[in-house]
Amino acid sequence: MKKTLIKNAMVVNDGHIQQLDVLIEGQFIAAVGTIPSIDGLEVVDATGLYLMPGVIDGQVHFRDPGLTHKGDIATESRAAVAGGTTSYIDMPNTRPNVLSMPLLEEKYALAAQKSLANFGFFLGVNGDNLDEVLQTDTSSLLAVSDDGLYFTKKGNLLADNPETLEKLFAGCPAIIAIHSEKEQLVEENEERYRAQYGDNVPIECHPLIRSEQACFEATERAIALANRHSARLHILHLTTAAETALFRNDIPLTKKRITTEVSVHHLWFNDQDYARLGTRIKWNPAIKTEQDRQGLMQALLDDRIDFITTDHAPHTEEEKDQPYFQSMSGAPMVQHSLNIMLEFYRQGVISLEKIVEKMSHNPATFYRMSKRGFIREGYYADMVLFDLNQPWTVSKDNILYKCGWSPLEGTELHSQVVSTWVNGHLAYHQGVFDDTQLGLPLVVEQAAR
Ligand SMILES: NC(=O)N[C@@H](CC(=O)O)C(=O)O
Repeated sequence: MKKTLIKNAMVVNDGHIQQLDVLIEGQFIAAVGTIPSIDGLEVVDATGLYLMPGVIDGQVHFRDPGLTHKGDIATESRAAVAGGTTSYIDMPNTRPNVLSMPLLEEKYALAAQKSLANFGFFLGVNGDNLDEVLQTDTSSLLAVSDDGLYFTKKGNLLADNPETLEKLFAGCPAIIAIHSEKEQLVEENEERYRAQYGDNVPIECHPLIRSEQACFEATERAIALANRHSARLHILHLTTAAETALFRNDIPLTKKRITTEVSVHHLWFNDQDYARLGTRIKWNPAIKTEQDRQGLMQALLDDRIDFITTDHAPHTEEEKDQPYFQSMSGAPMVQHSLNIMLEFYRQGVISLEKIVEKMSHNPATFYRMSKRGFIREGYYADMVLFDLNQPWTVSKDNILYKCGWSPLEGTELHSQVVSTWVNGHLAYHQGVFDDTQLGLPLVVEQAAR
């Protein structure tokens, strides 16, 4: 069995930063502490570098199958690993939408053939498959991506119907993960701005169309439903300061029934950036005001927001560079998420310990991933070694996404991922990939609520 000893790393884990050695044996962490180097060990000198558990991204769109002109599991998982992400959960709005167990299983089979990182998948729910989902033994889903469900206004995934919602919340033992925007309000706003501007609605109207009110009312309604039925609710990618007041920080994550996350771009951009970046930063829900951005960061720091995701949503440049209504919503982010959070660390906004809690520990805890998310003996050796002082600029020649662009092009970043281990395998080291060993399906610890 291959053994690797990482020596003298500043290990960021479990709320501490300590200089330690980590021994990897096969897929797992065999020891953490002061470990002498002996013959037969491959030694990595990590002096001056930081080591953390791999990032777990709870929300990505890798577009596979069916939309692979935008990205696929092989390309996007490589970009993820290069950025320090070792596990991800992918959304069901691929083609066909993942609305049944056989389709979910097909996606797992696909990822087993081509994913460099560990993988899990959400099952989609809408009015049509609701009865089937409610009859499904959700514990059988848990060997994969926990029992997450997803519903949004996209394609045929819309479950924004009072009867469907009532039935879903009453009967679903799984985590109900929601893209929370009130579609009716969005449509009314669209009509209002269309009446004013015709087809040339400026991108600056996006956060007024996909408004604070549309987000707040949808989230408030979902929380009321969850409370009424004692359901488990997770609000995906929160975007407004107002909504943060709806979440609690006085109970531990393991006891929370109502949780939320924030996506990196909503912490990084604000509505002033539309003038510079136009529809390249058109996301749903929309990038909102500086006050919202700051409110989200504050809620992340004080634990009303539980973890960080990317909602990595690649589209081609051609699909993005269209007038407001035609431009597709979403943008790629998975290669840059850790680096962006490390920029906030440099600015003194967040500690390294908190970044690790929100990007590695909490997603693992929340989705009950077995033996992942921490640097601990017996856990999978999913780890990232990074340098806090290695500046670089995001540009076309270092972007790994299949779509070949990023809203961060031209941005100077100061930290860099040096090495990424996935299940003990050095999948990425200083720009070079080794895909001789692929990622594993994420296994969930226990099925019960
Ligand atoms: N977040 C986005 O703006 N886009 C997502 C879909 C979605 O969640 O709306 C996508 O798949 O492109």
